Amino acid sequence: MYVVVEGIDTAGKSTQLDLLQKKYTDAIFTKEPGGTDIGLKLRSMALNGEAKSPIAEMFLFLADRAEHIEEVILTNKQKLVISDRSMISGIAYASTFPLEKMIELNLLATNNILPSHVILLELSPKELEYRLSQKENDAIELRGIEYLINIQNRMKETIIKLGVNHLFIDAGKKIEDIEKQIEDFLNE
Ligand SMILES: Nc1ncnc2c1ncn2[C@@H]1O[C@H](COP(=O)(O)OP(=O)(O)OP(=O)(O)O)[C@@H](O)[C@H]1O
Ligand SMILES: Cc1cn([C@H]2C[C@H](O)[C@@H](COP(=O)(O)O)O2)c(=O)[nH]c1=O
Repeated sequence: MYVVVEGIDTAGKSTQLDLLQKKYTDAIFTKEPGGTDIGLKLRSMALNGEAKSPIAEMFLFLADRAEHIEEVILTNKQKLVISDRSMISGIAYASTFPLEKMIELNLLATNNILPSHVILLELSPKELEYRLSQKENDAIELRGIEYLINIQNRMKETIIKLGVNHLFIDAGKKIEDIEKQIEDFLNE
């Protein structure tokens, strides 16, 4: 099983992944960007805003993804792998590029491998604004509420277009209620 937890910044992915880690002690927990040695370098370049060109930035994430699929997803295909982000983020955050083109490029990077389960934590603009105000924002978060809500809409569109098995969850619910919804989805 290749499970991905998706959502815009502050949606609550890490919170739920910490809970999953306690429950699924034999699973492989990984992330994009930064799930491999090269990926850690690419992550730092991408998140520090080192690339001035949006095309270069998008290719940093694609390089990270290709390496992650090869090193982590394919080598553990018999196991339960749970990832913090995936190609869904890759397609959605590259919002200056057409969706179809991004799907094509991401399928190239992933060797056509799709997640078996996609969990999307969905935030309201009000809750997003509150959560961003509670932390120091990185280069991507500084793009603001409107940008991130647009990315969230693109994530939903991408998930539907790819036809992957998915669960959309209201990220404003109580942590334990979200945890239960995820557990039920994985046990279906
Ligand atoms: N269901 C929830 N209700 C209220 N607050 C929450 C909930 N889930 C997470 N939070 C809080 O929201 C903040 C962001 O959560 P978290 O770090 O888990 O998000 P994230 O999606 O991993 O963020 P990022 O992508 O920016 O790393 C934290 O302060 C966390 O405690
Ligand atoms: C995979 C991926 C991620 N991003 C963005 C989304 C976030 O702002 C950061 C990652 O930070 P996190 O703390 O690990 O959630 O990078 C992106 O723009 N493109 C991508 O492909």
